[in-house]
Amino acid sequence: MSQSLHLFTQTNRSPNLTFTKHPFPKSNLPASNCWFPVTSAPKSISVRTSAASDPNSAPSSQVLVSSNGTGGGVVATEYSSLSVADVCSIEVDAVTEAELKENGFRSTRRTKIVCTIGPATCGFEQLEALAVGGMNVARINMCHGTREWHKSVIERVRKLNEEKGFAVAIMMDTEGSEIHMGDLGGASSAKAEDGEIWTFSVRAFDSPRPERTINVNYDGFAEDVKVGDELLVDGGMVRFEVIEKIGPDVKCRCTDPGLLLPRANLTFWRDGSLVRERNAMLPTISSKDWLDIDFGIAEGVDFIAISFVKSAEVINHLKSYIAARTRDTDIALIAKIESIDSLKNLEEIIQASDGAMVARGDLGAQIPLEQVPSAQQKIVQLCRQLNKPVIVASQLLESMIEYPTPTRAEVADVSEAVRQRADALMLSGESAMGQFPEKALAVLRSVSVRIEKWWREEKRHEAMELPAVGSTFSDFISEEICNSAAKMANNLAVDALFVYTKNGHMASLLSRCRPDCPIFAFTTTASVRRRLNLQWGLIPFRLSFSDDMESNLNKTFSLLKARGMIKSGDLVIAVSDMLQSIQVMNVP
Ligand SMILES: Nc1ncnc2c1ncn2[C@@H]1O[C@H](COP(=O)(O)OP(=O)(O)O)[C@@H](O)[C@H]1O
Ligand SMILES: C=C(OP(=O)(O)O)C(=O)O
Ligand SMILES: [K+]
Ligand SMILES: [Mg+2]
Repeated sequence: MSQSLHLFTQTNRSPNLTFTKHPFPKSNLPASNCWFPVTSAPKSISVRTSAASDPNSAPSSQVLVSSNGTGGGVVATEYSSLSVADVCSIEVDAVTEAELKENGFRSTRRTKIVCTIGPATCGFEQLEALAVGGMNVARINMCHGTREWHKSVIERVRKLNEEKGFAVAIMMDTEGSEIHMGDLGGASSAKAEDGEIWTFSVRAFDSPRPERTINVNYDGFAEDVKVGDELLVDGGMVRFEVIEKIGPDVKCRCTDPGLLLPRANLTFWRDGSLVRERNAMLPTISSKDWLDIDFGIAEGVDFIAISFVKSAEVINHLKSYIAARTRDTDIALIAKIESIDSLKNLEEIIQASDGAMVARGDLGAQIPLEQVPSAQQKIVQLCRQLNKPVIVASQLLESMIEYPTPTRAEVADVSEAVRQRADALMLSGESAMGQFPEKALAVLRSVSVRIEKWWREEKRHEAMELPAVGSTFSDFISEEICNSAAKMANNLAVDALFVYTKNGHMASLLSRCRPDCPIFAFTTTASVRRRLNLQWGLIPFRLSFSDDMESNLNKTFSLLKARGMIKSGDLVIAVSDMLQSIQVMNVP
């Protein structure tokens, strides 16, 4: 890593600092991209670094400047006691920076991308390629792999963030108490042919697995099913009819042939309806899930996605469990909407959660497929009204698991999710075990950018009512400020909205308005920056700032200008959660 420290001398005394470059004396400054204003060529610089108390922030370093005195040394004095992070850095990744420089504000992608990490993408270089390609959130699915495997993925993503300045968030997805097949004794798949008789059993088998025999993880399976029931693998990819029950074994005839994949989901249907007997009583969070959640807390993941949520109660319960076990870190809970019960209790579940996922894989196995698109639309709209980020997931580019180009239908499906202005799109098998993870990501990226642009050009401002979501008067003020600022931004065609936010709330309120311009969200901690990376239109930066907006703005302008990310004359609207005001200004 190269050490790049740039020293500048103030050449005029306007509040908007203008600096000229100075050769800098030998120093032991840490390797980081530093812009360092001083009034005159300094004689010496040294740095004292101490570890940060918050593991998410950079170690704090004291910059000690000794000026030669000419020019009064005002700025040097002012900054000399600030930390390196304060003076020097604004944290943003190189990809965003290059995108802003090359293509300007308008072309930045607003829709975020979640990539499921699996054997095809778990290496450091592969993860880096995904981050470079625009991955905002890495998802690990606890249905698969060992905790050691997941831990190594988390460590690699962390390393990537630290070394390359990315803010890729980690989402841990629980297994949940779904009924699924066993792991096929190590085989990658098994083919079921039309008319074949297969045995589904709750017995555990010694390996090798007996021919045409599948283990089922749910003990009540043989009791719950009845002769004549239809058994659907992965929501109908393969179908069987139950023909006989013998103790723990259920004999089935294959009626729709296909490939059985390890740990594939199982549902059974009677007279055209999903059977929800005792399996509906299974806990949302299984004993294994609790251990995985403890693992997620210990690893400091940013999001936990809860599979098969049935009610708000389980979310509230988990929230208090997490709150009791973490001090300053906040883990956001994403409710996966993938069961009939979650649709029934949709509003209360979303209200209790920090976000939701339209988990179309299992949802499509629980409700008729033709009902999935309207359910998606409803969930996306409700999330926006309640100001919760929403992810559209599963089979977006399914054919790209095997082929390098998507089908036209898949592109249309992705476009629809972007047009609905979901916060994020998710890749599952495409990135976890497909042959073309980077290509799939590139398709999501290019389709998103194109559809967003089309939407702006067509000025498709839908008149969506955004109801008040807060509970205090101060919340209402924040909401009004954000709604007005977003509207002003559209009417005045400003280049960017700036938001200074400590916990991210004001940033999410602006994102909810889906304005035409990108939203630069400045936040003081790396963890909030990562969390904001899931939300529509937000470009999160980590920056230390104060309660003095004037100084925050000047500092931001100099830092962003110095890196070529904004230029004089750009029109900006700024809001903050410290000072309830809207400021409109041209970058000096
Ligand atoms: N950690 C992992 N280890 C091995 N395979 C994985 C892992 N994560 C995902 N996969 C593979 O990618 C596929 C798609 O991932 P995902 O959609 O998350 O799971 P599922 O298909 O079980 O819902 C899985 O079926 C599995 O084959
Ligand atoms: C995202 C989903 O959940 P999982 O991949 O964990 O089954 C889904 O069912 O669509
Ligand atoms: K899962
Ligand atoms: Mg699922």
